[in-house]
Amino acid sequence: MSYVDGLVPAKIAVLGAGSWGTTFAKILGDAAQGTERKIILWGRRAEVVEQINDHHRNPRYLSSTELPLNITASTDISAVLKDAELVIVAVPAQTLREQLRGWAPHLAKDAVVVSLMKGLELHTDQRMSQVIMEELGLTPNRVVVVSGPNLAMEIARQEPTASVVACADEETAGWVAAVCTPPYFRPYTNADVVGVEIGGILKNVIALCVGICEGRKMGDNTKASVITRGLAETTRLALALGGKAETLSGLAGLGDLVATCSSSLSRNHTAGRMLGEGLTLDEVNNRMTQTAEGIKSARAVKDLGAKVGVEMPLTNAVVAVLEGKLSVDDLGPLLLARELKSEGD
Ligand SMILES: NC(=O)C1=CN([C@@H]2O[C@H](COP(=O)(O)OP(=O)(O)OC[C@H]3O[C@@H](n4cnc5c(N)ncnc54)[C@H](O)[C@@H]3O)[C@@H](O)[C@H]2O)C=CC1
Ligand SMILES: O=C(CO)COP(=O)(O)O
Repeated sequence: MSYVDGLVPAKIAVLGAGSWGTTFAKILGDAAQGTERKIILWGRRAEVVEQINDHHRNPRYLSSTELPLNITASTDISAVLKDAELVIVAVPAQTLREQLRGWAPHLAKDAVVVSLMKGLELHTDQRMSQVIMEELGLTPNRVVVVSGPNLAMEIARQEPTASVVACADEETAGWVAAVCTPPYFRPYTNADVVGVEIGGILKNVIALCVGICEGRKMGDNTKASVITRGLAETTRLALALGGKAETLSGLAGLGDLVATCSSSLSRNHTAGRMLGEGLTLDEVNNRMTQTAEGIKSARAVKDLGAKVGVEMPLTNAVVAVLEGKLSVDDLGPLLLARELKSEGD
């Protein structure tokens, strides 16, 4: 396998030509300057693929970004996956399983698969790396997760950003990190896949909550309280699932939580704000042109917390709002209305 002998992949496939898939392809393309390495993006829409091939742009998702010339695109999954030793996946979490079933027969033998996704599957409560392993029959040393404070638009503008590349096998993590290091993007490796994924999933739910508070015109004390207690909730769940506390105080935990909860570029934060301003969930969904994973994942997070016996008060409150069982006016008083206890519990 090439990742064992240290060779870099000659061809990298990126599946999903949305906001993050396209930006990550740019990261890979910029990092491959001066090499023969090729990056190929798979997209569903012929017009997006055409724009990338003919004009090196994806105006639907990244209107002002010029993509490197070593990126091409195709709607043909078998051509995209042929001989690709590294496969990066960036599609909406709830659609992943079905898409993997169609992709599986085309996957190159020994390919390493990387998840960029920050969602939890409804009904199974599985993380994306678990769905990938199950559907593709891969062992943990061939499944990698990239997560961190990574708002696509800022990275597309080449603003300095750090991230985490997580894999049970540190050698594989290092192999992946080595191909995504343009000057503006700095990946750190980590063996704690659970902690890294849970950090990315939960920050979307907490950002919905912060957005709702903002939409109700609550100020910075409330936001800081929700972010901090949100991190405690995230850490409790990660620990119960075998993750490490240090991971949650790093880039994929605190880092991503702060970025998402403070940025108007965040789709989850924006969706929360619209709910707080009084829009219904249907109205919010109709206005969203990109994926806000927290809207669907929140329910799966609540179920997972209940399954492993972890208290998830903020997640439960967000789910109650999303399911129409709690009004946004009643969310504020409920957020901290619990039995008094020590901060460390
Ligand atoms: N955009 C960002 O800043 C970041 C996004 N992520 C994560 O990356 C994942 C993908 O997000 P984005 O690229 O931002 O979303 P997006 O909404 O910009 O793009 C989603 C892509 O998936 C395709 N798609 C949508 N519905 C589909 C379906 N039913 N079947 C097949 N393909 C479908 C779309 O055509 C599009 O190419 C999410 O899990 C998100 O949490 C992670 C870090 C940063
Ligand atoms: O994951 C992200 C930043 O790290 C993007 O956040 P949103 O999906 O809320 O836009």
